[in-house]
Amino acid sequence: MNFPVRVGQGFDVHALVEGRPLIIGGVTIPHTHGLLGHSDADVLLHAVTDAILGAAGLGDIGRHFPDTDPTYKGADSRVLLRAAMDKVREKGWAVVNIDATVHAQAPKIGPHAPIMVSNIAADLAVSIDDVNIKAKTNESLGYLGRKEGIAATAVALLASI
Ligand SMILES: Nc1ccn([C@@H]2O[C@H](COP(=O)(O)O)[C@@H](O)[C@H]2O)c(=O)n1
Ligand SMILES: C[C@@]1(CO)OP(=O)(O)OP(=O)(O)OC[C@H]1O
Repeated sequence: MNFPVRVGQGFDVHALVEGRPLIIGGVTIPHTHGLLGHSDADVLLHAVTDAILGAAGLGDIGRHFPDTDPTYKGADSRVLLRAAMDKVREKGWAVVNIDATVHAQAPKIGPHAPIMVSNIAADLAVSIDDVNIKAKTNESLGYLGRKEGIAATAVALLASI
C-alpha cells in the first residue's frame, strides 16, 4: 500500500565483557566492561539501524552488513547507520523521528544522552528535536539486571520524500 508514512522498530542486545570499550550511541562511556560484537557493538545504533531499515522494508542490519564479512570487523556503527540511511533515502524515505530506549542496569546513560542524540541526528540528517533517547535499568531482573548485557529498542517513523 502506498502511504506517505511508515513505522519500523528495532531491537538489539550485546554481552558485556571485560577488555572492550563501551560504545553506545557513538559515545565511548568510561566503564568496567564493554559490549562484545563483530563491529564496535553499539547496541543503540544497531537498534536504530534496524528501525529505519524495517520501516523502509529493507530487512535488517545483518542482511546489509553480515557479521561473517571481515569488512565489518570492528566497524564504527555510525558508518553502518549512515550507509543504512543512504539505502533508506534511495527508496524515497526520510526520517520523521526516532524514539529509543537503552536497557542498561549500569552505567547511567542520561548524562551521555545529549551527545548520543546529536550523533544520531547528524547521521540521519534530522534535527536533534527529532531524536529522543531514554534509558531504563532492568530493576536488577534477568540477564540485563545482572549486567550480563545491554539491550536497546527503537522505533522510527519515515515520511515519503
Ligand atoms: N542505565 C540507566 C538507567 C536509567 N537511567 C535513568 O534513571 C531513570 C530511572 O530508571 P529506572 O530503570 O530505575 O526506572 C530513568 O528514567 C533514566 O532517566 C539512566 O540514565 N541510565
Ligand atoms: C553489526 C554486525 C556487523 O559487524 O555485527 P555485530 O557487531 O555483531 O552486531 P549485531 O547487532 O549482531 O548486528 C549485525 C552485524 O552484522
